[in-house]
Amino acid sequence: MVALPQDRGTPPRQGGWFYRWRTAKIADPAFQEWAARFPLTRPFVRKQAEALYDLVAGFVYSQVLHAFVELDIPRRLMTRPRSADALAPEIGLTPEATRRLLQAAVAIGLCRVRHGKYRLSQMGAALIGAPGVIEMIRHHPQFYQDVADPVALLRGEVDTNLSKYWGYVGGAQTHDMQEDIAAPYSALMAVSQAMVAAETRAAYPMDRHKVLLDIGGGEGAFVSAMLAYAPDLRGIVFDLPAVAERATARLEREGLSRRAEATGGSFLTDPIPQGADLISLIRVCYDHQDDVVRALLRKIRKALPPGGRLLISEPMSGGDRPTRPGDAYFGFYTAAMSTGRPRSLAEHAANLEEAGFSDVKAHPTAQPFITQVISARAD
Ligand SMILES: C[S@@+](CC[C@H](N)C(=O)[O-])C[C@H]1O[C@@H](n2cnc3c(N)ncnc32)[C@H](O)[C@@H]1O
Repeated sequence: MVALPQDRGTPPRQGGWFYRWRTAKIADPAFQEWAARFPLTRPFVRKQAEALYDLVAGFVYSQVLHAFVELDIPRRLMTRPRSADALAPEIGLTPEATRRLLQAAVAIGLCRVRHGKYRLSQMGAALIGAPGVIEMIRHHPQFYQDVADPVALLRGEVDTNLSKYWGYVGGAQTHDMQEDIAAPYSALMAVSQAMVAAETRAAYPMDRHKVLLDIGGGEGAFVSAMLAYAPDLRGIVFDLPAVAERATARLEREGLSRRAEATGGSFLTDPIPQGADLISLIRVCYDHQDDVVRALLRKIRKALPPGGRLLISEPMSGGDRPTRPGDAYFGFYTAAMSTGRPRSLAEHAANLEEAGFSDVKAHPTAQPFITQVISARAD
């Protein structure tokens, strides 16, 4: 547990003559050319230029990754290195197109090549053990279309795919959401939940609690993972009726019906189940606007017994130290959903304190780009 970092507000003024001089100098093509050749500045300039090039080309790298996954290359290279000619007939591409893809995959670190044979790199092999990542990559074409005109997206002028994919956006289709809307997003969440559950469990000791209520708990993957870890824990999943039905089926399939149940309802309009001493919001807050989150936190505080705890686990903004996953990826993802935003630890803490929670603590995770964890006590 660590003290919460505070967003430090506006950084000290860094304008002034030095900033103007430095910016003008770096922007000057003649200076750039000189700095790229001068031995003392050359390595620094090269690093900067490469980083800029990576940003320029990043969308192509993502599409290489997409083709790599879509054509199931990780599994095809899993047992032995293959040449492009050998792989081509299996994936329905010409040898030339296969080589083009594999060369690109080597360039971005997914493969290695030796004597014309391609093998998985460590990163390429890691994909096989991360089905959640593979499903996110497969889901990305919808997001990709939504960000095709990023300025229009930021202006709110795009009728986005993601606002329809996540059928509950804006409080729409809560009680009456149909199975065909609930199923795809619930399945995607369930398959990507393993990584979040592992990080959350390692960061926060679940086994000191008796009953866990997971609000917006999807198909129950998080509750199921926590029950496997804490044998005396009981669980309740609360989600929209169409999703809660899927959770009931999953808990039954996993033989957990005696220790866990799922209840359907909307946290916007319905009371939340009573009796839990730990309530979790896993990847829920960033889907919603501030007023919805604040009302939900107040509701949760009233539902908890004195001393009960609330746990929030989700990717977060870095505040005044923005992060790629929190601020770039989820900043734009939630823009495409047309609801919510990633919040920093300090913003979560402020919301929790405003809702009457105390003892607000951050629990560091090993992989904060997957999730960050914060807990608070109801008094
Ligand atoms: C991004 S998903 C996260 C699911 C799960 N917690 C996880 O991490 O895998 C958000 C969940 O909140 C649920 N949800 C959205 N609005 C809700 C509401 N008004 N009442 C109850 N659940 C809601 C959705 O159905 C969905 O399962």
